This record gives sequence, C-alpha cells and structure tokens, in this order.
Amino acid sequence: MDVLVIGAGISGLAAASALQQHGLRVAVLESRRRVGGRIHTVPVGPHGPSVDLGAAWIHGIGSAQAPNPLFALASRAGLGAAPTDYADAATYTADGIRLPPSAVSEMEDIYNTFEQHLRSLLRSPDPRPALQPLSVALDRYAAGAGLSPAQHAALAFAASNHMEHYWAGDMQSMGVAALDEQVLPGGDVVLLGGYSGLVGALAAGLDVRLGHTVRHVRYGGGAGGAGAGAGGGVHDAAAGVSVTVHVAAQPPMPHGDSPGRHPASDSGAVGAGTDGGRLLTLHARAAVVTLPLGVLRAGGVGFSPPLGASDPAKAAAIGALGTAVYNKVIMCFDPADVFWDATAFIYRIPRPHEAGRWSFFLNLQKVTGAPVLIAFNQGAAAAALEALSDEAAVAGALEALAGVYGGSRVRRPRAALVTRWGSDPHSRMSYTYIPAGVTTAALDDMARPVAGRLFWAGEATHRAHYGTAHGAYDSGLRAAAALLQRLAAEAAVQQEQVARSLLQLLPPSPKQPQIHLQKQQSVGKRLGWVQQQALGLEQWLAASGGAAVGVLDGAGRALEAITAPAAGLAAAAAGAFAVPHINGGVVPAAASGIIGSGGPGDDGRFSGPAGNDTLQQRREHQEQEQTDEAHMPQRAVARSRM
Ligand SMILES: Cc1cc2nc3c(=O)[nH]c(=O)nc-3n(C[C@H](O)[C@H](O)[C@H](O)COP(=O)(O)OP(=O)(O)OC[C@H]3O[C@@H](n4cnc5c(N)ncnc54)[C@H](O)[C@@H]3O)c2cc1C
Repeated sequence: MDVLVIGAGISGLAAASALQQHGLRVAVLESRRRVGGRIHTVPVGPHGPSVDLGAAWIHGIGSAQAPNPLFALASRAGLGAAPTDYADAATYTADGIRLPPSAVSEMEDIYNTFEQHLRSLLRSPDPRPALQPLSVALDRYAAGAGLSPAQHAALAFAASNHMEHYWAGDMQSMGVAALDEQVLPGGDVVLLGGYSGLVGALAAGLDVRLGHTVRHVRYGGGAGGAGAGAGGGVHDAAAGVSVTVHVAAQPPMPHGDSPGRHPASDSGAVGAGTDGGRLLTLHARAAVVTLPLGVLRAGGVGFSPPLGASDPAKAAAIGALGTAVYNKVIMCFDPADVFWDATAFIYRIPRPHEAGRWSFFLNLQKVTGAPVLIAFNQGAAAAALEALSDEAAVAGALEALAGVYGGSRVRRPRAALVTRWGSDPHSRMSYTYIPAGVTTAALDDMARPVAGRLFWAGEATHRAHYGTAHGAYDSGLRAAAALLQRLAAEAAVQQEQVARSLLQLLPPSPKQPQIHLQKQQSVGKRLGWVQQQALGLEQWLAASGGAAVGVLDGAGRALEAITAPAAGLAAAAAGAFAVPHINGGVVPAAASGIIGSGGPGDDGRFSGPAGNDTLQQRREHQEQEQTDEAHMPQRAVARSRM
C-alpha cells in the first residue's frame, strides 16, 4: 500500500481520489459504517423526504471563473441545488410579535457596521484586539458607539444570528480572529437530494474500509522531514507508517447505519475491542490523517512518536482550537399541517435566559418543497440539547414555535430527527471555531505535515475556509498534493542515487559501450524499480561531450532525465560533475566517486575501485560523499522531465 487515508469524510475522500488518480495504491480507513463523516443525508421517518444531519449548504457557489469546487463537483454529478436567501425571513420576538421590515433593516445596519469595526481590528498592527472574545468586543463597541440598550440588544441578537449560527461557538467563547477567513461569492445553495450525493460521487472506485477504527499511528521520518530521527519504538522509520486498526466484527453496511440506531450517533462502531472485532496493523509509505479535531483532542488515537514531540505547535493547536457543537431538530409535518410562515427562514429573538436557543429555523418547504422545519441550536445550547431525549428536544422546539405562532396553531410533526454531534464518538464536535486568545495561524499548525510521513487534512486544517465542507474538500486536495510532492522528491533522490550508481559503471573512456550498457541494465534490474533508458545511455556514451541518463519507473514511464553539463564526461573525469538534487538544487560530487571502472558482479556486488562493497554499502559511501562534498563549488546542471 502506498498511502493510508484515515477517515472517509469529504477531506479523506478528496485526498484518496486525487492520490489514486496519480497512480498510488490507497486505502481509506473509516470507523463508521458509512462514508461521509459529518455529511450524512437520511430520510425523516419512513418514506420521508431526505434531509442533511450535517452539512447542508454549499457556502458561496463562487463565480464562473472560480467556482466553489463542491458546486462544480455537484454540477458534474448532476445534483440539483436551490439557493437560500437569508433576507427571506420572518423575525419574531419570543412572544410572537413580528418585527417590521424597518426594524429588521435597522438591526442589520447596526450589525454590518459592527462587523466592519471587527474587520478593522484584524488589520490593526496591535494583535491584542483580535484575541478578545466577541462578546467583549461587542459590548465595547456598543459603549463606544453610544448604542441605546435597545440597539445593543438588537446588535446582540443579530450578531448571534450571523456569528453563532455560522461558527457555532458562543459569543463569549469565540474570538474576533474568527472573522479572519474568506467567504466565497455567489450566495449559498442547498443540495436538493442532500449532501451525501457528493460524497457518494467522490467515494466511487475507492478502496474504503468501513468499520476500521484507527487506534495507533506509528511513523518514521523521511529524509529531511520534521521530526526525522525521533524514536519510533519498534517501527522502522524508513518503512513509512504503520497503522493499528480495530476492525469491527459486524460486517460493514455500505449504505448507512443499522436500522433502529440513531443515524447521527453511529455509537456502536468505536468499540474497545469487546465486540469480538480484531486488531490489524497496516503499513504504507505515508498517511493522510483527517481525524476531526474533537477525536484528536480526545486522545483515542495514539501517535508514535507523540505529536507533542514531533510537532509541538500542532499538539498545542489541537488543544487550543474550539470544537463547536451545532445540532438540528428536524421535524417533518403532514403537508396539510404546515403552520409557519412561507419565508425561507424564521428568526426568533430568544428570552434572556435562553442563550440563543431556538432562535433560528429553516423552512425546507420554501427551499425544496418538503414540509420540514429545522431548528438549529449552537454552542452551549446545542451541547445541552444532547442530554435530552428526542421527545424532549422536539417538545422544546414546538414550545418555542408556540410562543411565536400561538399554541393552537402549532401541530406535532409526524417524524423527527435530533442530531447529537458533540457526543458522536467519530467526530465529538460539529466543526472548528476560533476561540478567544487564538488566531487562525493555529489552523496552519494543524495542516503542517509531520516527519514527511503524516499529511493532514480536514476542515480544522484550512485557514481560509475552516469549518466548511468545501474547506475540508480543498484541504484533502492540498494534503494529496503535498504528499505527491514529497514522494516525488524522495523518488528524485533515489533516482539520483541510481544515476550515481549507473555513472559509476561507465568506462574511463567510452570505447566499449555495449559491455557497460549490459552492466547497467543488470543494475537496473537488480534495483527492481528502475531501468536505465538505453537510448539516453547510448547517447551519453557516444557523445562523451554531455548527454543524458534517463530513468524509467517500473511501468516504463519516464521519471527523470539527468543531463550532464556540456563538458560531460570530460568534465566529470576532471572532477567537477554535478547531479540534480531535489527542488532544483544540485549535489556536487567528485569525479573520483562517480566515474569508476567497476561494475556489478553476478552476486550483485560491485567490483572496481571501491572494492567489493555491496550496492547498499556503495550507496552509503555515496551519501557520505554527498555530505562531505556539500561545500564544493557547483557546476551548472540541467534537469529535464522526459
Ligand atoms: C450539524 C452540522 C452542520 C453543518 N453545516 C455545514 C454547512 O451547511 N456547510 C458546510 O460547508 N459545512 C457544514 N458543516 C461542516 C462540514 O460538515 C464539515 O466541515 C465537513 O464535513 C468535515 O469534513 P472532514 O472530512 O474534515 O471531517 P469528517 O467528515 O468528520 O471526516 C472524518 C472521518 O474520520 C472518521 N473517523 C473518526 N475517528 C476515526 C478513527 N479512529 N479511525 C478511522 N476513522 C475515524 C469519521 O467517522 C469521519 O468519517 C456542518 C457540520 C455539522 C456537524
């Protein structure tokens, strides 16, 4: 296996898909019994309409030139989408008084000015204002701007609607730096058939292993990686990564969770091994870790070496970033029972002791035609909701609606679903927020690869679009690109070493090219994964004034061409040859170490000036030479891809 991707959420699927497209062998390890993670579309009740328990909106479809990648993916997959307009709303007090448009408009104006003020704080050279809690910033702003108590209260409600419902933390917990993100243009849409259509399209053709709960990740350091050389226990650093997985005893159900289990909880799949499952260790060259921040923080997945040793900043970010809880109470009614406004949204200004509870409802009937009302709760209110039974949670939502519409008008839903993302063992959160005292730089810490073996993706690793599905998707592509770049760099180093070995076999003068060509082919076969390209070699031998050694991969594809400088063999013989190094640099090498008359014997050993060293020993010598010669003057070198 080349790469193990941990987690089959949208970030893991994006990474796996990209890596597989580049020819790598990839397995995705997923603890749940379904793909999608925090994206999960299910019917509300038997034969009910499909609803999203997790992500529902594509936030900002982008422009024609730069579309939101998820919107582009949805379009390619033929998934329908419907826009939502947040201004298409009815706003009520908790006692059912509807605010006139002028009051709503005044409230929005106050909020917009406040938001501009916060953005100016982000641009301030003094970092401290960006670290304060949003609630403190709001109170200070209200005092400074001379807002009346009514205006202050209106601003608090609008800020809750805009900020708490978007980032899902409480104003007291979230910091001003939360605004340091990018918002894609084009307005928001919901996917008509649900978000799971997107992950289904991404997962097609991938090797996804459901019911595989990762318990431990051992990793070594590739050359030059952060943390390289840190103690990895029994794990061989050069081998890449070893992942210990608990495989659930029950056969995974690819299309979802078992009937009767609450769909948002998936609680049965992370067992302690008591369910008769088995432990398995898988090996790969590298891994992409997409574990949710909540799972990382809970510590259920171990890392060797510990992340705190390999990347202290990442370990600190895992502890510092916020794990927001956002929950939905999804109620499906008989079409004849629809009692609420025909607007897309219903906002309710909560009573002071309700702390933002039951303040935001989405009317799916306006958006998709389904007679469904979704109540959202965030932060502490959402966490508290998880302790309630489904019946009690629905009763709370209906009671709030009764305050708005009158008890006699409110009907009971025929089916309902209540999410509990905070206690879901596979996520332990809804999404990441930026707490007071923290900046979005922590998200970069989350994203940084570790030891050249562990690449990180997931919404908590995206500085510009954290907390979103498109940010998660994009982070998967970013991690895949970094991993590919790393493997390519390592391959280049290996190719360079092979090229050195090939060059060692060249004759002092190119009088007997065929003999040495055969020897070189022999080396190529012994190396297993590389063959020298005969044409390039013949050119090299024939020209002696500079030509190319080509290296092919096992499938015969050209990986690299290493071209000698114009002076070629003559220059090399004179002791000033250079071969390309990763990232366009060069590693100079003395002619005496490169040009020799030896070649591989039948036993695979080299003979010649360096004695009877094995190929491995010779490589080690060469590595030592590289180190010793690092300060030698460099000559021009050309590097080309064939
Ligand atoms: C209620 C709610 C509403 C949301 N609304 C929106 C929205 O409207 N728009 C939007 O853009 N975003 C929204 N989001 C956020 C969005 O859903 C996430 O940002 C995104 O889905 C995260 O994807 P991910 O791949 O980073 O993580 P995940 O989807 O969580 O994927 C991680 C995967 O790792 C698996 N895993 C966990 N532990 C292990 C283990 N030990 N071994 C193996 N696998 C493991 C998990 O099961 C999961 O499948 C919402 C989220 C929630 C919860």
